[in-house]
Amino acid sequence: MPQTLYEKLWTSHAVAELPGGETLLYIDRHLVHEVSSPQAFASLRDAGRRLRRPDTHLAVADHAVPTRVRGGEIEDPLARAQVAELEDNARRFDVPYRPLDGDLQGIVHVIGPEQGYTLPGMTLVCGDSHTTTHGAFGALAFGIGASECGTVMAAQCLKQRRARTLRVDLVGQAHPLVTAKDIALAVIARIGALGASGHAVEYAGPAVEAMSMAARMTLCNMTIEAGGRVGLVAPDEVTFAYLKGRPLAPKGPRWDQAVAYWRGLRSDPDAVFDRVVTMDVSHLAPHVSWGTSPDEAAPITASIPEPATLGEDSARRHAEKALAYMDLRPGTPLTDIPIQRVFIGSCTNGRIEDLRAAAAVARGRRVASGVRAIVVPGSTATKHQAEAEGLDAVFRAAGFEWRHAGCSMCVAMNDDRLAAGERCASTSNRNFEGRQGPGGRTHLMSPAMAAAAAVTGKLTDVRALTAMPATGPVEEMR
Ligand SMILES: CC(C)[C@H](C(=O)O)[C@@H](O)C(=O)O
Ligand code: SF4
Repeated sequence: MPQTLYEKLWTSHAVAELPGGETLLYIDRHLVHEVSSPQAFASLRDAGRRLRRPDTHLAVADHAVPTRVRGGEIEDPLARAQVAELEDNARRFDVPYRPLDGDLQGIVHVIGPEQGYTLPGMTLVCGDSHTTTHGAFGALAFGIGASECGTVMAAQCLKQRRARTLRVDLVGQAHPLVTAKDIALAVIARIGALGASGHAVEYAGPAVEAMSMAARMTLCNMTIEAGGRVGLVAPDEVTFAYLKGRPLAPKGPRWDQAVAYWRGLRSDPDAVFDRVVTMDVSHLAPHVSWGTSPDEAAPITASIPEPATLGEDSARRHAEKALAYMDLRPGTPLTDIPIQRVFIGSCTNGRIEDLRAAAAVARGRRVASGVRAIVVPGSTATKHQAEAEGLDAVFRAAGFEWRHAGCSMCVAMNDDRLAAGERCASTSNRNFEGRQGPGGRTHLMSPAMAAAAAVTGKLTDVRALTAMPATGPVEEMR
């Protein structure tokens, strides 16, 4: 019987079929952060339990951490307590921990892949919805609730219901400035914010095969914004080249054995999916969101839609409310929308490739007056890499603030947040009301598009901007 990649990963981890139709799955890896783990550790403490396999977990503080200064005492008392609690729990339960002021700190979904902790064929969970990111490696990765984190810690297993399967075929060749983020926004706009709910999504086709690991991670990261439980890309040479030599990846003969196994991790040619969606990316324009749900997005060449044209009543009502919150009027060209803030970072778009793409636009240009733009690397290693490449200098010369790694203004759990009424061009993944600060307004887009918005002060088609020469200050004038 031909199998999809999802089915292969599922059956290779099934420990038992349970009476209620659920499966007991073995969990290989568990990422732990300061916001969703305290309850799980407390439940273990209360029950006097240890972790079944402490070495399979990896803990790091990312959500609440300050990005202006690193080292020394954290100013904010809540963040200080959260980080201290995580450190204490890691020590007490023997969980590998990446200290906040160390070189290996960063957003869970950035450091897992970067350190070779995320590997093809594994099950990987985290008390965090964007765990779908790791599916880019052909791992069965999904977010779980706080109490499930405790179950995984104690039992290394989890009860799960099998999802339906959806293959998203991406065909054609995208414009070089049309990225995985634009494709993700276009897919979500097409299928809806609940369009993939109950499904494990596998991305396939020539446009996916052509993507870097960073791009595949962006795509899988956004799967949850379409309601998908899992995002997957079959591992291939791009995957193996990315992983080879990473600190936690297998070495020597074990590497060869692993690659031989990983090569089998792909959907059989005649495997049947419950649904298939095909999108040709050849003529896709860069996308931006205009509303307060990730599916309220459109090509930058378009205008704010008239809610009445949106079909279903629920979509119309949501759009009306969204436009009121966003203070936008139907018919306004997207490129006429001014912004005051820019956030480049997050587990969606805070990797080195993302920073390079933004820096390429920022180079020789200047952040528009009245705009505040911050660049927050997804990990400390990414920050160091960017500095080695001189990207920090490019950003600083252009008037961007260069920060330490963390979730930052993606979720505003630290002090990086929008003031009420401020409008932000953001490379993050959620544009919900108040997501980046109470009353703040978020427009989701790619790093290159966010950099373009920073230098023009409004939503901008980066393809048009970069067709003109940069005339602003060059790096040497720093
Ligand atoms: C705080 C955390 C549990 C949350 C998540 O589950 O995703 C956050 O990372 C987010 O992006 O909203
Ligand atoms: S960067 Fe944003 S989306 Fe990613 S884990 Fe942090 S808060 Fe969640």
